[in-house]
Amino acid sequence: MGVEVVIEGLTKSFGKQTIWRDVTLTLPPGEVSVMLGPSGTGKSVFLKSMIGLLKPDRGKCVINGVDVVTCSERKLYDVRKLFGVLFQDGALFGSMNLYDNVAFPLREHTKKSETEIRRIVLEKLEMTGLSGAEKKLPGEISGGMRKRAGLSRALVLDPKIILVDEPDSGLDPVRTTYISQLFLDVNAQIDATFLIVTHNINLARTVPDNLGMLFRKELVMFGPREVLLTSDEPVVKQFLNGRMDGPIGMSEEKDSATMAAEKAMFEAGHHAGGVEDVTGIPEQMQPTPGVPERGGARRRKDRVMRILHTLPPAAQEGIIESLSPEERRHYGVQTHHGLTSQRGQLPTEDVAALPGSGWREPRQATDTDRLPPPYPQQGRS
Ligand SMILES: Nc1ncnc2c1ncn2[C@@H]1O[C@H](COP(=O)(O)OP(=O)(O)OP(=O)(O)O)[C@@H](O)[C@H]1O
Repeated sequence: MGVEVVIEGLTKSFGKQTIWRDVTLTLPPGEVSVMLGPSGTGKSVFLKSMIGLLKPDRGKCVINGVDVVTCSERKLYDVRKLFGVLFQDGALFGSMNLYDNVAFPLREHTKKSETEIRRIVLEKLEMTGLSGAEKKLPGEISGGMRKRAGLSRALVLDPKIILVDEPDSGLDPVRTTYISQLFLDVNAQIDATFLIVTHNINLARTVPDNLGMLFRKELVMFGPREVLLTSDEPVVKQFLNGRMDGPIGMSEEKDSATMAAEKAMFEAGHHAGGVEDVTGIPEQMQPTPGVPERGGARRRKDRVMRILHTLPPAAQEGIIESLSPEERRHYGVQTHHGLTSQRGQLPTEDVAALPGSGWREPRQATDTDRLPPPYPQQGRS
């Protein structure tokens, strides 16, 4: 199973420039989380801080009992082995073919034989739909294939936490959905904790279990996806809808005078961008049929039902509506139409009375589990 990441009061500046302050959140083990935020709000800095490539000024980032902010270099080296990182362009070595690129961490960090390395590399290339492309150079393949090769490489050391920086950069919307599907399939197979940083609203709305947003040097919110997707925060609504109308400006947040001037302009009829009102909670993407059930999604359901009464009413309603009739019986809740108009939490009788157990553990992935390749094996994407 993936590991939990507990972040408390994390603060990072470069000289006098504060990037973000007092960021507190927990990435639950094996769940998929997405961090949104306008450009320049420090999402990449956040990822780099988690793996100790950048040193936060204060706060904690605790992984398996080790605080990466204050631990020794030796401990940091050990903790880093838990991570697989997928950078924007795959960060492949241009002069090495895909096979050698993917084999690289195994040759650098393990004493495995070339036979064993071959088995692992071919397995990871197959997982990401790249079987047959071993001899290609990064310059000979498309951006989508490079990302998948980067993901193969991130997987070879059996990571427990996978960090992904803007997986959609340079990809068309369809290929972005394919790579999103791949993340969910990989998550189902290895149960690693995922944190994906992106601007892509489709991905943010349909892929993760948890959603967060950085803005104004702070974490605006982080929690079950239903909370952000039903939020009335102006910055969240503006971001989800991709409009000019709101607190996010051209290169930074707007001051109140600019806000007022622009508001008047939009009220006078100027198009604020965006073609439709993006609202509500779309259904979450699932692993490809034939891929094991996601352990993280099942645990998340139990976890969210435990904290249901602490969530805003619209999020509670969305969560309950997403449950199957069997799950509603299991958690002892009923649909409760009209909840959005209520203030405060659900009536206590509607909140889960959680039985201690009863859910079957999802089957663990085995060597015999084979992903139906979501990609043409050698096609360009
Ligand atoms: N090593 C560094 N030294 C000084 N400033 C830095 C450094 N790395 C990042 N920054 C600054 O930190 C801020 C946040 O950068 P970051 O790349 O994390 O933003 P981001 O949210 O990932 O943006 P984008 O969505 O455009 O990729 C920027 O102002 C950037 O210039």
